[in-house]
Amino acid sequence: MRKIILLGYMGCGKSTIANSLSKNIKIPFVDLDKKIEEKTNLSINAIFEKHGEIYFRKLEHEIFVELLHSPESLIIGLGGGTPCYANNHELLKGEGVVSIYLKASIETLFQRLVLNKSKRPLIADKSEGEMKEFIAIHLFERSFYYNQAQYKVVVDDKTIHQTVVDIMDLLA
Ligand SMILES: Nc1ncnc2c1ncn2[C@@H]1O[C@H](COP(=O)(O)OP(=O)(O)OP(=O)(O)O)[C@@H](O)[C@H]1O
Ligand SMILES: O=C(O)C1=C[C@@H](O)[C@@H](O)[C@H](O)C1
Ligand SMILES: [Mg+2]
Repeated sequence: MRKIILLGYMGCGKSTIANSLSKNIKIPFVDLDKKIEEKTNLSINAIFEKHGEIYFRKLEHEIFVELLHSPESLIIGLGGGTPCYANNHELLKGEGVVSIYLKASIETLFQRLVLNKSKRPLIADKSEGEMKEFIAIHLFERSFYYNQAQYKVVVDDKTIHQTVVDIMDLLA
């Protein structure tokens, strides 16, 4: 069964786009961050605080693999860091997998994240001034992993609908 994976930096729109794509193509959407929260009964913030990032990354890998092995077709929205840990980037090219990098510019990411950073432990304590530089460096470090996706869709200056249509064209 097909697994459609959306990946990219925090705030690129994985959850938003995946929700809309799911309604259009009638394939259920599972958000990896949400799945982790449900399984642990803890928020992502609480997992980082209580157990630390390494524990989170192990759990993230295990639950990602579990979703890939599930018998049904799924749209899977990854966490922003998922492709960059364990061997997760190698799983983006498996059989029955379509992986799509939602590529957003530093400016787009900054504009979106500055409005809503409290639920994202990696940036929650950054000031506006620090955030742009952090995003620029972090995105550069992560680009190698994001570019392992089979397809890339640029999301800057596009409506949710336009991005969803671009993805449906790729899947056709
Ligand atoms: N054209 C657009 N496409 C997608 N999201 C948009 C767009 N315009 C604004 N947004 C907003 O960008 C914000 C970030 O989107 P979203 O939470 O889906 O990102 P994410 O990639 O799932 O982030 P995270 O990795 O932190 O879960 C949301 O508030 C969403 O409403
Ligand atoms: O970019 C990241 O490393 C993260 C992004 C979020 O989706 C969460 O998975 C968590 O906050 C870590
Ligand atoms: Mg999300």
